[in-house]
Amino acid sequence: MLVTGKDILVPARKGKYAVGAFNTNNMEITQAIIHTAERLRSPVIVQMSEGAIKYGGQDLANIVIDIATRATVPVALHLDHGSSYESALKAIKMGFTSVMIDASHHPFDENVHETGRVVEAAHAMGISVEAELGRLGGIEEHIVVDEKDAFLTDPEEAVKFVELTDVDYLAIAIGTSHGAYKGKGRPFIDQARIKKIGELLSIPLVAHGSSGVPAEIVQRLRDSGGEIGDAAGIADEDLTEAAGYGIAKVNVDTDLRLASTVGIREVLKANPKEFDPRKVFGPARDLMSKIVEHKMKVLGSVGKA
Ligand SMILES: O=C(COP(=O)(O)O)N(O)CCCCO
Ligand code: NA
Ligand SMILES: [Zn+2]
Repeated sequence: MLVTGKDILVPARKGKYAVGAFNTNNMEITQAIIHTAERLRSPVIVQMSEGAIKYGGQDLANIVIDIATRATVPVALHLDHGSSYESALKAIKMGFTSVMIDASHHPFDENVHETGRVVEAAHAMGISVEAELGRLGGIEEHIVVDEKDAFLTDPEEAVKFVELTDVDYLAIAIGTSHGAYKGKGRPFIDQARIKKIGELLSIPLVAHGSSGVPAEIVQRLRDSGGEIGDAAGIADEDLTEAAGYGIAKVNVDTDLRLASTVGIREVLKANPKEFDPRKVFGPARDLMSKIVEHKMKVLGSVGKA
């Protein structure tokens, strides 16, 4: 069933587990996410970035909404990294049940103002809201935040931010970053900081940049003709620990991008004569399903629907 992000995340925070928020850009990715959630009896969040909306528009949103509505587990459709009040409202008009307004690159007061506007409008329409405080490293699709400017979230400031905005869930900067290159080896996750923020705030907390970038998938990408540098992601045990401190929503995009690409490359490399799209996209869907399953087990959301 199609529900709001809050309907999924408040129970997750209370139950000390986290729910995967997986980015989609087409039907097969959406099926891998929602069908796996049903098979594992797990709530799940399907999210679309502004780039995904540009790519698939209402057609793609409708595919998600239709599959989510018929699903036997709770599913929310979430706008990832909404960059403006207009973008958030447009997504709600498209049928999204959860929106992020990401004004984290603005000074505190402007972030509060922008977030407060979206919260007021979204709540009037029964839609829940995510905001971000602090800055991730890595590349936030439309923003490049290089290492030295990456600011981790200050716990006291987070309390003030939530009081001033009434936001439903808060993305915090704790050492993660977007993309396949999250740092050499095992990226530093500031568990003490998560614990502190989780003790001060009872609302669900969100971890962006949480793909694991599994070494096996990276190797299979190279073996099937792909090129990727010294890629590294977030360790499973770090996500499991963070879920215990209050992280309730965990964003994953890169792992699905890698899995879909590996699925496609491996088929085309092994079968040069193949040109049936179902034989190309089907294995990609299967490999993405395996990634979604693994993540749900790591986050503890299996059986929680
Ligand atoms: O936090 C994330 C996902 O992060 P990751 O790149 O670790 O999958 N997102 O918000 C997805 C969009 C960012 C570009 O990938
Ligand atoms: Na988001
Ligand atoms: Zn993100």
